[in-house]
Amino acid sequence: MLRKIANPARLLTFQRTMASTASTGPLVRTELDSQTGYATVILNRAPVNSLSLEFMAEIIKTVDELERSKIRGMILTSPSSKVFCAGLDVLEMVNPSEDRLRSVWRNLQDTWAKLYGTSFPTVALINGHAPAGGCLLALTCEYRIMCSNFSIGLNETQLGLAVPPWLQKTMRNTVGSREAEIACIKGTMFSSEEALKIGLVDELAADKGEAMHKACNYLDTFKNMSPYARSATKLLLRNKKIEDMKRAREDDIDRVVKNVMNSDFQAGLAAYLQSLKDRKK
Ligand SMILES: CC/C=C\CC/C=C/CC(=O)SCCNC(=O)CCNC(=O)[C@H](O)C(C)(C)COP(=O)(O)OP(=O)(O)OC[C@H]1O[C@@H](n2cnc3c(N)ncnc32)[C@H](O)[C@@H]1OP(=O)(O)O
Repeated sequence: MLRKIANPARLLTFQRTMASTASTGPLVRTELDSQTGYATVILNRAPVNSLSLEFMAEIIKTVDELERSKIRGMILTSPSSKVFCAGLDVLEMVNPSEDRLRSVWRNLQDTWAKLYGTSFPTVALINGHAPAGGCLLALTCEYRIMCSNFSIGLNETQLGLAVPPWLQKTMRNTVGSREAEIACIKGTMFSSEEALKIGLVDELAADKGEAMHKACNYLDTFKNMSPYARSATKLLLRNKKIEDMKRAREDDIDRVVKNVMNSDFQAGLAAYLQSLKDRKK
């Protein structure tokens, strides 16, 4: 259920009222600028916006609502000063029940498909680190603006996970075959500057304010264009990839279940979690 709060200023705030797990407040917040028609979608699962089953379901619902609201553009960002999105919630992969794991993966596929196939223009405002699923969210957007001094990449192989074909393709479309192949296999994390150099992001910004300005500039380029022609062209470019993913989705889920339920993977994951904790010491 979406709640619309009318502000005296031009900013209308839409808030989803729903139970949140780790965050205070809604898991996804949307602010709509009534003058431009641009919606800022704020991922709000503290501390690092890791993608749990329920969080992904909220992202999917939010995009559905934005499609119905006929917005003119979306900016995807985070309230954190350090993390855009830390990827899949690794706890979803620690000795999971098979049913839950299947649902998690299905929601990850749907999150990708929903964001990738929006009729409206989309910008990722990457104001923090974006490993793995965080990079996936950024890759679904048409345009990426990243603040300096963070890292982004598909580091799944470093965790013992294979990068699924649909995500490999998205990476290939963004940075080209050669860069994508090496980056996916190695699980490379790129600095903001390196990401700009290979085309993984389109622009850098010194801070979130500058990034927001640049995001609006990108969306403004479509101000005088027919929304129909724009979105029809986008969907002609992207729909086949979405259909390909959907056709092969059960095989993809079977592969992930086999990967994650494997005892070697579980041992590696335990070591990875320990290394995250040790970094803090
Ligand atoms: C087959 C799959 C292929 C592709 C499909 C896409 C799916 C991909 C799978 C994934 O996404 S796996 C997840 C990969 N993510 C990571 O490897 C990120 C790990 N995290 C970090 O590197 C860092 O936490 C950070 C750079 C994101 C942020 O650093 P910092 O600001 O210093 O925060 P902390 O490290 O102290 O983290 C705070 C808190 O959050 C926990 N946490 C971090 N990441 C995750 C996560 N992905 N899932 C769940 N929880 C996470 C971390 O352990 C800390 O918890 P404490 O209880 O110790 O406070």
